[in-house]
Amino acid sequence: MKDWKAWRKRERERIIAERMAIPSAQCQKWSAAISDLLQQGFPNLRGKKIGLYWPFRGEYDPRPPARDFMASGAVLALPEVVEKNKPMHFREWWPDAPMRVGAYDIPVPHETRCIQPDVLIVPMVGFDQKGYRLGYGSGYFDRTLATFSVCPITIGVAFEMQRLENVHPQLHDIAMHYVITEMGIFQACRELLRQIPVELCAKSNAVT
Ligand SMILES: Nc1nc2c(c(=O)[nH]1)N(C=O)[C@@H](CNc1ccc(C(=O)N[C@@H](CCC(=O)O)C(=O)O)cc1)CN2
Ligand SMILES: Nc1ncnc2c1ncn2[C@@H]1O[C@H](COP(=O)(O)OP(=O)(O)OP(=O)(O)O)[C@@H](O)[C@H]1O
Repeated sequence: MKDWKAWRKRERERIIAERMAIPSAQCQKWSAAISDLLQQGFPNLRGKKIGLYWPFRGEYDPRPPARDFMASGAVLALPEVVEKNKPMHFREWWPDAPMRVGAYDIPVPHETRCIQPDVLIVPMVGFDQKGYRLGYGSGYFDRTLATFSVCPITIGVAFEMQRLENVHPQLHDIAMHYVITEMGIFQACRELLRQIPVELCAKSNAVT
């Protein structure tokens, strides 16, 4: 049998290197498309507690649309790795929040309150046709999701170049509800990602 762990490691390294080499004009164009889709397809995010992330290693930057959601009433939070191989905390964040350098040199809010998000904008290294995610290989997101009393809506964000046929998920891996790329919004439906029109997505994620 193939060593899927070694395969995931190789794919992770390949995708991160390729993502970091995307020319900045290209990256800006794709990122603007993802931000538009997030804002148009998920009007209900304006009233939610949203978990996002501080981008690194060439990840899509979710902070610009998140700031707009915040301006319309959303509460934002960033993940904090508190201990190696343990669930993360989400700490409230706003653009001028006090920050410190956290694990892996990623900035995290300094002693702001911990919240449980109702929606997570999830960074991905890769994703597959069923909506499963390849992360940095430490299982932080899966571990954290497993501790939440109510499963948040998960919106994975990535560029099309991060798409894989099959990430060969492990038993603990949790599939994303939605994936957004520069090409559109995809919803996991009966174990398959299907593209849905932005208007339809907005209808099922309308403000109630
Ligand atoms: N921007 C952003 N913030 C995030 C995440 C993320 O994916 N993106 N995380 C999402 O979980 C958490 C950080 N997760 C990370 C997990 C591992 C490594 C890392 O560098 N790992 C080592 C190898 C680890 C191993 O294989 O044991 C490496 O790549 O050298 C970095 C971040 C919290 N914050
Ligand atoms: N819910 C969980 N409980 C216990 N261990 C877990 C859980 N989720 C993941 N792990 C462990 O974490 C390790 C890495 O998992 P995986 O390869 O799925 O990481 P990843 O999703 O790519 O990374 P990350 O979420 O950090 O970005 C595995 O060894 C796995 O056993």
